[in-house]
Amino acid sequence: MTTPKVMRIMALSINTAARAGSIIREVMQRGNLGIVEKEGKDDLQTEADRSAQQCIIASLSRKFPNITIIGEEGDSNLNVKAEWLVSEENEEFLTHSCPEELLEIKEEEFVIWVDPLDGTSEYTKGLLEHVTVLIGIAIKDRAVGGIIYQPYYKQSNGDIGRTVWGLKGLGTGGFEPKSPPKGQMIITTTRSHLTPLVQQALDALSPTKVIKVGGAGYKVLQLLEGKAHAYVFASPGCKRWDTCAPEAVLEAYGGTLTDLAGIHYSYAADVDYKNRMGVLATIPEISHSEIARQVPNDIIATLRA
Ligand SMILES: Nc1ncnc2c1ncn2[C@@H]1O[C@H](COP(=O)(O)O)[C@@H](OP(=O)(O)O)[C@H]1O
Ligand SMILES: [Mg+2]
Ligand SMILES: [Mg+2]
Ligand SMILES: [Mg+2]
Repeated sequence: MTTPKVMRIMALSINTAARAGSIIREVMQRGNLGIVEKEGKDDLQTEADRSAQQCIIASLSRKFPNITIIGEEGDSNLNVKAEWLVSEENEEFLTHSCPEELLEIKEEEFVIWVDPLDGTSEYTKGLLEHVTVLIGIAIKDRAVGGIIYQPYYKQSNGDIGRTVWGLKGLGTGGFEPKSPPKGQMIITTTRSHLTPLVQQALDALSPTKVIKVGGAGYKVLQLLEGKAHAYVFASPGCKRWDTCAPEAVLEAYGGTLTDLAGIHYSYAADVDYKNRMGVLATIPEISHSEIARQVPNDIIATLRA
């Protein structure tokens, strides 16, 4: 029997995300980040963002030429150095069985959303633990699979870097699931893109504590590992590549990630890539719709305008 496409795409993405992570470490070690501003000082790009994206898109498109792959850093030159091309699929992942409902998906039905370096602002400031590589796998318009690679995670055995993955219908791997303390409401939000509206939404939810960290990937890791109950971002600043992989991993775990009104984003290839209606993510123990109801209507109206 041939291996189902979704399993092969996940397995190649796992190895590719790790390779991209090693490129991110190499660029930092060399010390010349090559920072450019994209749409202003709140929107930076470094040599690591550019090179990691080239590695990911060249590797995935070579093996899966019929898949639409959309990366944060725009069109990439796919003539990359041989050492950046990953062709091996992760064997450990391939030991899992494919969920029944995903057995027959054809290459043309996938859309892959790539954020080669999530948490660029934190990367440039040396807050390296916040940095992740995100590869999100959508089928038609839904986020189904995701890889969150953390290049600076320190393993207990001394190894550096870890891969967290999730696939709907199969589950998650690469981390120790944990629930946050009961009777509290700990919210994680942006560290570098705080606005009055972002603050207003936080205030409306009466958190017992707010954790400000960088990156959509790292914020969802806070939910998976029991550091926070919810991720709340009342801003149109995130894009589909920020949320596709985190949404798939969190939902494979039993949580939920939507816009602030509680509606799932579409990850179809032709969507406007801006997450205009903000981000709301919750752990499985929390009623997502209950939190969405607590978001004031005027905040939703402001985002919608
Ligand atoms: N106002 C804004 N302008 C540009 N990017 C924004 C933004 N608000 C959020 N983002 C992007 O969304 C991701 C999570 O943001 P935050 O850390 O503030 O929660 C980051 O991804 P990148 O680092 O991949 O660009 C960040 O750049
Ligand atoms: Mg960016
Ligand atoms: Mg990002
Ligand atoms: Mg990025």
